[in-house]
Amino acid sequence: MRTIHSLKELRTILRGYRRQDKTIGLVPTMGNLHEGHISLVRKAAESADVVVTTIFVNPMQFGANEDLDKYPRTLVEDQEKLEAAGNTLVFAPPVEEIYPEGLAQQTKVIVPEVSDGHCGASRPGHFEGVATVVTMLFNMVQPDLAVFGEKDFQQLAVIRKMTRDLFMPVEIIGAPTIREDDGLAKSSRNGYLSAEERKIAPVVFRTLEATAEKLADGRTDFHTLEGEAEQSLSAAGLRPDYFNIVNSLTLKPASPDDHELTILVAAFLGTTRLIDNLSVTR
Ligand SMILES: Nc1ncnc2c1ncn2[C@@H]1O[C@H](COP(=O)(O)OP(=O)(O)OP(=O)(O)O)[C@@H](O)[C@H]1O
Ligand SMILES: CC(C)(CO)[C@@H](O)C(=O)[O-]
Ligand code: BAL
Repeated sequence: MRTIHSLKELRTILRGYRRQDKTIGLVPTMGNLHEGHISLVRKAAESADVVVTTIFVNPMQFGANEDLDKYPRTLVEDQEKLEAAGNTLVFAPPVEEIYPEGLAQQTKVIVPEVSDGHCGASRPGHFEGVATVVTMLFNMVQPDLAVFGEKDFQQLAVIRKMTRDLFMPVEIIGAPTIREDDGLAKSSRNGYLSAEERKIAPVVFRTLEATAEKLADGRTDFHTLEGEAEQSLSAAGLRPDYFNIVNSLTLKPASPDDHELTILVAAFLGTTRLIDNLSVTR
């Protein structure tokens, strides 16, 4: 497995693979890899000859008061995990390689509607930053397929729409959320939690499960369910950002005759913002 940092090198190596008719799978990440990321690499390797994992903490998707500076950067450990998972190539560019003219000068990609609520409402400009950098990575790597986690449910919906609307020739594959034994979704940001907070954190998934059960029983009083769930989160010591029951495809508020529902949650535990989701078919 090779790790490279320049676009020039990336293009040269990928040209070689294409000449050999090898299919290319892309796994975009921000690094500090855990089993969730590794499951994406394995999934990409099932369908592509070559897997390119990118590690780039994208400044454009962070708000001014967010954790860009303290986001964990652990390239050496990440490389070891990727090598063991059968990854082919790691592309870990410095910021200047991706945004040579700076963020203010950068052409951007906006994905309307699906970017608007939930995390898009709480993190203005976030999905613009995600859509822009993912477009750039698609253009740099020109993959046949790209794998994204369902843990970031809205992000996956944004990328699916963007790919469809802009006729990008990339197959988008979603991969299920990998969890700790107590249900907490694996996330790089879990590393910010204190030991005390880590004990509380699984309540996020337990609240999702409790609400999913009520939805599966046929409940349609969505606002009541959302309110009850927010109360459970608050009672456990979290500060809910949102808890929304939505149509799984549009991400708009659920209506009683929807069959595919998804519960989206974001909540602060201390200063750490946790997100998770759970889908229900009924
Ligand atoms: N627990 C998980 N299971 C499956 N996929 C995951 C999981 N966590 C992250 N991913 C996916 O890995 C890719 C890279 O995500 P990212 O590097 O932001 O990881 P993260 O752990 O979610 O970090 P953060 O804490 O910043 O949200 C995304 O497609 C994301 O959905
Ligand atoms: C897709 C992504 C790598 C774009 O920076 C990021 O949003 C992430 O890690 O989910
Ligand atoms: N996993 C999504 C990347 C972010 O929170 O910025």
